[in-house]
Amino acid sequence: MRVAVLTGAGISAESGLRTFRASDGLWEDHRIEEVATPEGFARDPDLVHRFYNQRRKDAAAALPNDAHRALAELARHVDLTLITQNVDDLHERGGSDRLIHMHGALTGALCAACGHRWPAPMVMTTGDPCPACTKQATRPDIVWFNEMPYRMEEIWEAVAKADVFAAIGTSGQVYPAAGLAQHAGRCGARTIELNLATSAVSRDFDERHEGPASRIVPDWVG
Ligand SMILES: CC(C)NC(=O)[C@H](Cc1c[nH]c2ccccc12)NC(=O)[C@H](CCCC/N=C(/NCCC(=O)O)S[C@H]1O[C@H](COP(=O)(O)OP(=O)(O)OC[C@H]2O[C@@H](n3cnc4c(N)ncnc43)[C@H](O)[C@@H]2O)[C@@H](O)[C@H]1O)NC(=O)OCc1ccccc1
Repeated sequence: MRVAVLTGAGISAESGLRTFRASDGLWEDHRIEEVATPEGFARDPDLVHRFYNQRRKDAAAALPNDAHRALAELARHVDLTLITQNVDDLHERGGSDRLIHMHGALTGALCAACGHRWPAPMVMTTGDPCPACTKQATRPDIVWFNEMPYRMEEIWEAVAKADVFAAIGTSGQVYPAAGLAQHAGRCGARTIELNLATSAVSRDFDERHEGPASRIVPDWVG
C-alpha cells in the first residue's frame, strides 16, 4: 500500500508551536511580506534573522506529540511518503527518518551567494560567513513566498502513485501544497483530511476526520 501524507502547522500545535493563521498565529505579529519573502530579507535581514532565530529556539524547546509518533509507526507498515510544509524537526524527533521538507527547515543554513548548505547555528546573523565561499550572504534554508518549494517533482510523482493521500493539520491556503489533494484525487487515490476544523480545500477530500491531531492521527493509523 502506497500512502502519501502532507502535514502542516496544525500537527505541531499541540507541541506548543504556533500555527500561522490562528488568532495568535505567526502572521498576527509579522507581515508575511516582511519576514517570509526574498524581498523582505533584502530589505531588513536582521528582522528576518530575529524571526527565524526565535522560531529555531521555540522548535528546539518543543517535543514531538502522538501524531508525529503515529506517522513514524505508519512508515513501518506501508510505503509512506511523508511531505511536510513545517520547518520544525518534530517529525524527525518523533521517529520519522524519511521525509520531504518542501518549505525547508530551521536546522539548515544556505549561502545566497554560492548555494552552499550547512547545519544552522541556533542564532544566525547577517555577518555569518559562508564556510565554502566566505561571503556574508547567509540565510535560513527556508522556502519563502515566490520561491519554488523543494523536491516538487518527487512530491508530485509520489502523490500521483499513492493509493491513499492524507492531509493533516493544514489550512489549504498556500500553493502548490494546497493543490496536492486535488492532484491525488485525479490520480485515483482515496483522499482523507485530518484537521481540527474545515480547511479551504475540504471539498477535495473523500473522507474527513475532525479533532486534535494527537488524538485523530493515532486513531486513523490504528
Ligand atoms: C498565501 C497564498 C495565497 N500564496 C501562495 O500560495 C503563494 C503564491 C501562489 C502560488 N501559486 C498560487 C496559486 C493560487 C494563489 C496563490 C499562489 N505560494 C508561493 O509563493 C509558493 C511558496 C509557498 C511557501 C512559502 N513558505 C512557507 N513556509 C516557510 C516559511 C515559514 O515557515 O516561515 S508557507 C507556510 O504557510 C503555510 C501555512 O499553512 P499551514 O501549515 O496549513 O498552517 P495554518 O496556520 O494556515 O493552518 C493550520 C491548520 O491546522 C489546523 N489545526 C490547528 N490546530 C490543530 C490541531 N491541534 N490538530 C489538527 N489540526 C489543527 C487548523 O484548523 C488549520 O487548518 C505553510 O505552507 C507554511 O509552510 N511559491 C511559489 O508559488 O513559487 C512560484 C515559483 C514558480 C517558479 C519559480 C519560482 C517560484
